[in-house]
Amino acid sequence: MPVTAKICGLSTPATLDAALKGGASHVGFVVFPPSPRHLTLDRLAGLAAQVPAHVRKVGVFVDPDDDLLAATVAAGKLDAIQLHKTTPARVATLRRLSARETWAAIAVKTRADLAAASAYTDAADRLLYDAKTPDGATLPGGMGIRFDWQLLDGFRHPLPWALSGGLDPANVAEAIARTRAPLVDVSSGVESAPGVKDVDKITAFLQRVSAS
Ligand SMILES: O=C(O)c1ccccc1N[C@@H]1O[C@H](COP(=O)(O)O)[C@@H](O)[C@H]1O
Repeated sequence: MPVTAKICGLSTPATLDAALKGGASHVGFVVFPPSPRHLTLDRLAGLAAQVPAHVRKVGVFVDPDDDLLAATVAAGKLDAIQLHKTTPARVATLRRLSARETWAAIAVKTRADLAAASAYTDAADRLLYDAKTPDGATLPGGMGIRFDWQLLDGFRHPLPWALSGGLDPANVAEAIARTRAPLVDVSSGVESAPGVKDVDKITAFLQRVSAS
């Protein structure tokens, strides 16, 4: 199976276009006001209208309430929701309410952190292994932090999964070779500054993925 890629935190038509032209399977839109990638629902709707049906639109949330989730799914005509810092019970509820493919982020720093994955087996459709950000950090993701990929060695994934956290054009081929990730997800690694996506980096990242 070819490896697929999600370009996350897109916020302009030009960088979204680069992701689409480069062959991204998924594009991610962040709805979390502390993030430099946060989108209003109006901007989300405008960008989402640019995405062809074969590319999956993923909304990225941090433990959203029911109303925010519903309004965002509707505005962006989202195909999937990605939930950070959200308990398994709440993930199950949001999956039912949204009726969308649901990703649960697992924050990883040590092998013990992977134990959290099994609790999402009946709650989510996919696990996203992401690097744990420092205590007190504003964001639970999107900080370009990577975890030790060796931690995934021999791990029995209870669900389909994806790899994120500190990926970039220079390391993604190694990440795929090391972990056999079926799907990779990047945000900061294709930016020139926090929240500012770079067309050339997006293109380079997707080229490396398709060559893997
Ligand atoms: O990107 C953000 O601002 C963000 C905010 C809140 C939750 C998650 C966020 N991003 C996700 O973090 C991972 C890894 O990002 P990076 O490549 O290390 O910068 C990715 O899945 C983003 O979707």
